[in-house]
Amino acid sequence: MASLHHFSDRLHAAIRAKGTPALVGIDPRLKSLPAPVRDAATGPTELDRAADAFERFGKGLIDAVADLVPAVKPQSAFFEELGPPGVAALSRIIVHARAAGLIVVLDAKRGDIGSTAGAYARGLLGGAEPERPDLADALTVNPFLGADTLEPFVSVAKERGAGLYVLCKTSNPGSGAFQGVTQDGRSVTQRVAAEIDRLSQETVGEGGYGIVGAVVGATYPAELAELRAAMPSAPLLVPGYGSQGGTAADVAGAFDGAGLGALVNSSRAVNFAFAAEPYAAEFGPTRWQQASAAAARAMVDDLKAATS
Ligand SMILES: O=c1ccn([C@@H]2O[C@H](COP(=O)(O)O)[C@@H](O)[C@H]2O)c(=O)[nH]1
Repeated sequence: MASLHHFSDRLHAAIRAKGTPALVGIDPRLKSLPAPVRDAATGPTELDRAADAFERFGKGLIDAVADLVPAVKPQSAFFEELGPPGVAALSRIIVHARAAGLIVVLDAKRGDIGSTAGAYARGLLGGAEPERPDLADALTVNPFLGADTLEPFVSVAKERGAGLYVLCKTSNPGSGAFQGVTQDGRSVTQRVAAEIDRLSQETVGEGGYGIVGAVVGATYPAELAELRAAMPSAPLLVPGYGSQGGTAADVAGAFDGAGLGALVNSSRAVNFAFAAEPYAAEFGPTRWQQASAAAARAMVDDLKAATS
């Protein structure tokens, strides 16, 4: 049996249980939240009220999709933007998601010199204290400072049974400007991939995948397939499906023969489904959770073609 202390083994058990690699992002923006959520929010200051709205929305979204998908990905930036009340709301959303049995990937894209990286790793994944329910199962990490700066994240993640997703080929239109720079025939992305491959092989679990994975955008399908082959034991986190234009066909190259090895993220298209067709007419802001569930269900169905 796969070890439940090993991130990829846990992740794959969750993917198998739900029958899908669909990952729902939690990316709240105050202006885009359904009016009933904004109206219900309370608090002494504007920031407190915004954080309360984010918390209601995040927990409501989790309740809407928990039976459908194996994992959620809160985007830390939106919570950090609100200061301490936002960060506290994020912690409670993580507790809620984990209590619902979901794997939580915190998208915070941290990275710094080694000694500081250790503090980020312990702060976001946990230190010497017993396991905390307010911390994520996995974290996104920025490798720009060099391979040595990944080590503290890896050692904390190993100890905590957590996972890491290292930025490798990001989904944004300008990702090639730095990541595509080539020296001696190898791009920065390929060099980062080689390091991820090494770290994933070093941390491989019973299911054949390591705890160190890669972020590779759905918006670059050819590179996605090449990078899958270059890092056979690295779990992939694939953003860019949905709102950024990535399709099920684009992400097909992310998976192994068993349909495992990757999570495909969609944030805005699921979060704000109530405000866009085809769901707006049927559901609207008062039934926003049903709209999000319908959008998540459509994503799950759509991805079946990519994984079979
Ligand atoms: O290369 C990357 C890395 C991270 N992201 C993040 O994923 C979501 C995508 O949101 P959508 O609404 O589905 O476009 C968001 O949190 C990004 O910060 C990414 O898009 N690309």
